Amino acid sequence: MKKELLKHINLPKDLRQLKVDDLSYLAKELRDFIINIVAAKEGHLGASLGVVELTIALHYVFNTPDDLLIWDVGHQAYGHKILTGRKDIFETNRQLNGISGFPKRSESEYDAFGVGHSSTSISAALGMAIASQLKGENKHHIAVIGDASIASGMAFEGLNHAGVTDANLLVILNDNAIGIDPSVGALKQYLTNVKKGTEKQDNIFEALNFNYSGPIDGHDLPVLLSELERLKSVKGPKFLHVITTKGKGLKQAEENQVKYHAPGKFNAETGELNTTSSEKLAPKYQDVFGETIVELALKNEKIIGITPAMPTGSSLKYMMEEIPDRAFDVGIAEQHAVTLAAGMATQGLIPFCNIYSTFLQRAYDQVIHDVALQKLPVIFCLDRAGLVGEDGATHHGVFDLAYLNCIPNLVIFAPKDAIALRHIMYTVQLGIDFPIAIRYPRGRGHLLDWKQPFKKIEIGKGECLKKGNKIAILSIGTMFKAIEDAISTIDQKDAIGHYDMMFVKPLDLKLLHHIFKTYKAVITIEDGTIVGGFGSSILSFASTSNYKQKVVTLGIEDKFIEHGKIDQLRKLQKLDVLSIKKELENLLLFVESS
Ligand SMILES: Cc1ncc(C[n+]2csc(CCOP(=O)(O)OP(=O)(O)O)c2C)c(N)n1
Ligand SMILES: CC(=O)[C@@H](O)[C@H](O)COP(=O)(O)O
Ligand SMILES: [Mg+2]
Repeated sequence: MKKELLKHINLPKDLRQLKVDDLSYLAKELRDFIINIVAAKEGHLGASLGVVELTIALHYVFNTPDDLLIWDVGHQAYGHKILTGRKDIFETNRQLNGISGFPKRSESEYDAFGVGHSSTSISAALGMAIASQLKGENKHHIAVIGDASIASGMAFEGLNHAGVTDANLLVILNDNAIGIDPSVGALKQYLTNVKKGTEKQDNIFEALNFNYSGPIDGHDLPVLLSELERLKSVKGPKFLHVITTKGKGLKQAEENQVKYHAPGKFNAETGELNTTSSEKLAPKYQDVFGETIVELALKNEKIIGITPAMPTGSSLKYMMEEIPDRAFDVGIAEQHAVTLAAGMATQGLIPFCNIYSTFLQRAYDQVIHDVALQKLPVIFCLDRAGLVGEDGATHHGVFDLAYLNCIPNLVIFAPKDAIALRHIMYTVQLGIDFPIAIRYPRGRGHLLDWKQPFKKIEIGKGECLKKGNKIAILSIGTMFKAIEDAISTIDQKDAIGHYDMMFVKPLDLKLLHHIFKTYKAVITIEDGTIVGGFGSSILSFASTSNYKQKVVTLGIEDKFIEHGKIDQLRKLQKLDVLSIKKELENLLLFVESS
């Protein structure tokens, strides 16, 4: 029966006017609303579909925004956004100048905490609960966290602290037994046993002093409502275990939960994915990594693959399928992944630790203390380096060059294309006595014919791609393509030289001296922050070597970059072909007039 309830709901106060019996109709409408918009505009799907009833129940029972509701990661918060004033602009989700795909404090008073990286919700909610206590406020503080996110170290740290407080904190475990890929680890097994009723040990969460209840069916609105209502009057830290189905309500999303985590465009009526064109495309860098590691590992038994919870995203799944005993998904545990790799390296193994650039931020101390300080030959494959697009500020991999640049012993390499990625992977597994970070972007390169025979790359050596006589462009990584295209559109092509420095660290000093002795101006281009990145190393080189040329540094400006298509964001950052062309033309005028 069609009731058109959602139409009349702008804020939770409107929702609270509904009769309990109407909430299941609202759930259906909310699900359809999410499906219709994500089908056309893309975004995260399965997680939000799974918490439709929970979202309605939470806003119905609790007095948001005075009661503080925190969604862990936040990719499941589409229903929350729609019910909290953003229904009419939800179609701008994740688009340039549109709303963010994640809860964000500056976007709404209902977004109690900004999220995107996982496992922060318990600590943040506890912080708020303690603050409320100190201020004498009587509020509820609710953290909704998934089964994959709760297995992360940070979540345990929050639980461990909360359990010795009397803070008014409710942790809701949204247990659907899957992250992006199926959840892993002993905690996953424990939760499965709890659900089956076969867990005989003490309840872990009770042992941590939480008032535990559940597991309950997270799609049963009356059960959810009465349990949340009951918990409102229970004092101290509480833990509610809720069982849901990721993708609930869309057949394909329930059946293929990995694909429908963020499925791209699909048919809202049938649920079928839009068919991709039959045109042969250059491979994704992820697949170059995934296929190459399998190829190398089949010959070199020391090679290990490690991913913290991103086997599909990183394509390490290929190695997990082919060589399962040497490829590990350790769950959302970036810190552990790095130190696990360090431990393996001490024993002569060759760990390829594949982590998204943005998520390695979590394991910074492990990179310094456990790897670099001990000069252990861990190979970091930093996926999603540079601008990632619609995930936005929480996910851009733009800080890595800056945060890695200052770490002694660490070599930093950025392949300009798929062939270079393949060659560096081959080179490092031959044996190195230092750690290395290999950073490459999200998505496809431009080479169809990338499976070239392996070649060894000389560590610390850059390459001249094109000679010139006035301006030298120094680039790093895949930015080279836009530069090549920009040069091809310029009248004075002969004036421009182009160098792929390949290594941000160590810099090829011989090549740099040659460049600074040959050219009148130098321009550096990178898809990372200008502050502290590759360009700043070149500026420092020029200054310490007493070169007086003008050095222009292009890269990501000193601010958080929001969401949008990668092309749009590159344009805004003046890293697109046209902007580079203009920059070169301006610099040519400057050089000629000076
Ligand atoms: C620190 C960090 N590592 C990895 C990710 C990538 N990531 C986003 S969602 C997700 C899975 C979350 O699973 P779960 O907590 O079970 O939530 P569900 O999607 O099942 O609702 C992962 C690994 C992240 N956001 N943050
Ligand atoms: C919510 C989250 O952190 C992930 O789902 C992320 O959006 C994955 O990004 P990719 O699509 O680049 O793998
Ligand atoms: Mg889950």
